[in-house]
Amino acid sequence: MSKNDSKILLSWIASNNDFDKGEVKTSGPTWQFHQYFFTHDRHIILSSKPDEDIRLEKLLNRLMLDFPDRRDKIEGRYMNIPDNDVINVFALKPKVEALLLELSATAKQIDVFISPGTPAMQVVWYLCQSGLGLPMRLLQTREAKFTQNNLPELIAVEAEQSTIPISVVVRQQLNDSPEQESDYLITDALSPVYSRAKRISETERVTCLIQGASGTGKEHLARYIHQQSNRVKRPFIAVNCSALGDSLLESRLFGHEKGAFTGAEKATEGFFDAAKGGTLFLDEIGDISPYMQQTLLRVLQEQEFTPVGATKPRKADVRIVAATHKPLRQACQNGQFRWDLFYRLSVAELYLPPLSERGLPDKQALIKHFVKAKQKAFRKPNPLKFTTAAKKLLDMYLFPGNVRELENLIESLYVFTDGTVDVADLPDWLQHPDSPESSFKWEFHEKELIRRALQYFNGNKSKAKEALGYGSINTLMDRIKEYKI
Ligand SMILES: Nc1ncnc2c1ncn2[C@@H]1O[C@H](COP(=O)(O)OP(=O)(O)OP(=O)(O)O)[C@@H](O)[C@H]1O
Repeated sequence: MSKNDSKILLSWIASNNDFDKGEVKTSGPTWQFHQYFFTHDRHIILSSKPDEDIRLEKLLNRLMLDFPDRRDKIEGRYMNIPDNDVINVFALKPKVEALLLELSATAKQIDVFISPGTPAMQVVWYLCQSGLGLPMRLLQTREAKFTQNNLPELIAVEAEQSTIPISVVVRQQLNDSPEQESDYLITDALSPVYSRAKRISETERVTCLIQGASGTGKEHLARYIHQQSNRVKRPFIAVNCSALGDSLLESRLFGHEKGAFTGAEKATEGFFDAAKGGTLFLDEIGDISPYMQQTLLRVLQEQEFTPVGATKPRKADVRIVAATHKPLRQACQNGQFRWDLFYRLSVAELYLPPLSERGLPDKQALIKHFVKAKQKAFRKPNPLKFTTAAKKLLDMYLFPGNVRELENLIESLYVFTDGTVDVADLPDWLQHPDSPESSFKWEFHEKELIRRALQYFNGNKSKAKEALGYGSINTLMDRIKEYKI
């Protein structure tokens, strides 16, 4: 059987229902699925833990013991989702999407057994099925006691099928719900960036490259450009290039003809067509392969693209806004990214600084903004309040995950507090400056300084060593290794 023919089964471990007093239950959903319905080439059982989930290991062992012919087919996958997030659709979705996209590169069919897992996990399966446009089936089982023949039954759940991609990996701004001006908080530190963006938006079709660390608001800024431009009535489509392999990315961007490859049962339009007249946001552009770099360069030069399997090119009418968290110039210098594509993309360049460089008033303004925005979103009668001690910790914290981390924090405080936030309500790493992840620790700052010095000197270690004041290059090398920079 070729890799492309594989039929994959995915499911979360049912931490309670698959076990009884810590031992695997043969009446649990996962064991039962194997007993009655498993016809797959591979079963990936997901655990939300970062690693060493003893329950997952026990379940895998038991399944391999009871169904020995499936030993090579059953595997576990650790998804590393913080405990608070297993009930958070927004936190779960990107991780599940990335997994599905990874698997879709080789799988012909992805079946998801949706019964095990939290309600949020089930919602995410639905959203992914309707949003990603992958060959996915959602399966549920009906227990034997509820069926006519006293045997468990398999039911395929039909979630609403939509041709409009709505996922985080591929998002479309619907024209009837345009973003509000108030969604964009333009703080003092961001003001120069946003005024440049406004000028770019007023210039028809100029290509733009946004650089900045993860969570600094690159996509947000791209939407702003779209929103301010005269393309606003047309779609904004965002594609995460790093989540897709070459062939999938190519067929998603340019579309494909019927029969262009195995499984291409009908002609499908790509994002260049779907975003016609609008804006295409290519996120993580620094991660695309040399082949895709060359293909994209041709499209930008000729303003035309050819769907996979087609002979005639089509006119491209999109504004491209690309983004990356990688220093792209350095990637060009190292030969990993083409200079010619870099210059085509960076006709206008924008840089979003990390939160730690934006100053305290900016951070405070963002906190205020999200407190208000999330109060509205969660329909809370009152805005969050912070005790003086909690406020002080927030002021000191550097938010290495940038605006996204700050926004997620405010969201979770609305969910997990009753409206007043004290020190004890803040995450551990904020409360305990000694925890390994804490930005209060010297190591955190040292790592950040090394990272910036290397970036500034384009990776030149001896210049970075001088600037950082290390006695020898070996000290710098040791730190780089220790901090996994
Ligand atoms: N100026 C801003 N005003 C309001 N919200 C913002 C602003 N900047 C960023 N955000 C919010 O912060 C979150 C992260 O922003 P965004 O997804 O644009 O970051 P990013 O740099 O594209 O991240 P990544 O590189 O990880 O994809 C989003 O929810 C976004 O709405």
